[in-house]
Amino acid sequence: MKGIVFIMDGLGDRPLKELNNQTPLQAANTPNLDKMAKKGINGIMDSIKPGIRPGSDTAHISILGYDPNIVYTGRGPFEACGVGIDIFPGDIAFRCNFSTVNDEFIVTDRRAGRIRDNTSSIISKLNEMKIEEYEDIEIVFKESTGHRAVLVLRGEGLSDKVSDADPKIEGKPPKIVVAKDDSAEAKKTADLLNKIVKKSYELIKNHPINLNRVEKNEPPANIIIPRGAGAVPDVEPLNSKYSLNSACIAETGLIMGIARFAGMEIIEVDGATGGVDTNLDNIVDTIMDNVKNSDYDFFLVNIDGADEAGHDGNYKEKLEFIEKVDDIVVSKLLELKDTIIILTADHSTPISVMDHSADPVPIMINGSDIRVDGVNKFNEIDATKGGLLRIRGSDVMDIILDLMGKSPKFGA
Ligand SMILES: O=C(O)[C@H](O)COP(=O)(O)O
Ligand SMILES: [Mg+2]
Repeated sequence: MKGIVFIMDGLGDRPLKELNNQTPLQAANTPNLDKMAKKGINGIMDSIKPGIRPGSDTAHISILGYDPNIVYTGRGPFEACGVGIDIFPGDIAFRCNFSTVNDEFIVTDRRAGRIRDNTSSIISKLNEMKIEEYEDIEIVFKESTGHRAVLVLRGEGLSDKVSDADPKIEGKPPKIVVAKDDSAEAKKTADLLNKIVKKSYELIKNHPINLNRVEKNEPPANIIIPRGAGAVPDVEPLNSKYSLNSACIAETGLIMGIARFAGMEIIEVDGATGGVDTNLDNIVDTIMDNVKNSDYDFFLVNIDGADEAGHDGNYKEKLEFIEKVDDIVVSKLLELKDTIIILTADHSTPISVMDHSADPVPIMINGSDIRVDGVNKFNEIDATKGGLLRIRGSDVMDIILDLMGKSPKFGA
């Protein structure tokens, strides 16, 4: 028996007036998701606990059975690991955005128009960066999916106890980074980071890729804005924790990084953009091929498009993306035999909030020998009537392992 935890990132939502007071998932035409709900057991899930607004990072850590309060040191190292940078003790890693600032140094687009192409050539320029007072510190940038990038600082006397430069909204300048404790290390790291943000603008504002973007009326990726400082986390390998042979099929560096830290194999997919334009055919072919033909017995799958549409406040894109996933991906998942599938989200990204909320997400389980309940539609509202009731992310691994016949008996 194989197992799949399939996460539609940011899927959960709230009722919208534009959709007759339905959520995008309710309003979408999803015959395959509904078929799965009808054949399965349904419920709602708080990926951490009720009322806690999770990041995708802490939510996935929790769903994989780790306590984010212990394992999570910050988003940076997971993003870095996901783009293939090894993080060592002493290193401090950050998630960065390619953003756009105007001549007054005000952020006019936190995602530089969701830039997709040529960020590696901007990164090459950034990697020439030297900061005079800190020449002993190695500064490493690497691009990730879309507008996302990573910064790693390597050298003596650094700390992850520093605040974010990301103002989180447009119309403000990048935030001045401050030390979160009194240590000389935190003060040094904050000062260095402030200099890196300024220097990034000097280095890349006139990069040919950006001059070209300006010419085409696209927001230039003319600054790097870091957030989510973190030192190397200590993660027990998932395979030894649960006696599994596990793999991850994901689109974004963050999820791949969490999986890599958990010792999972990463299976990359051509054409996976992390957006609503992603190549769903390639994603589902990769899932089907590996579930049927590989030795992996457990898969974490993450597709990110619904979350991006949620952050952009675009209900049409979210609804259409859900319908595409239903048609291209879920239709095929229904064909799988001898496989337990848990399909859910890591958190809600309501259109009206344009960020994550603590609203619980729908969750359903499919496979043979499931106690089918009376729910026959997959959405946030119908799911509340299902047999799973309300669970937490930290319950997911225990439930799937049990249904896969892999759960050790507690007691004699
Ligand atoms: O898409 C992501 O990486 C995050 O979930 C949202 O981050 P952003 O607001 O920086 O795009
Ligand atoms: Mg997410």
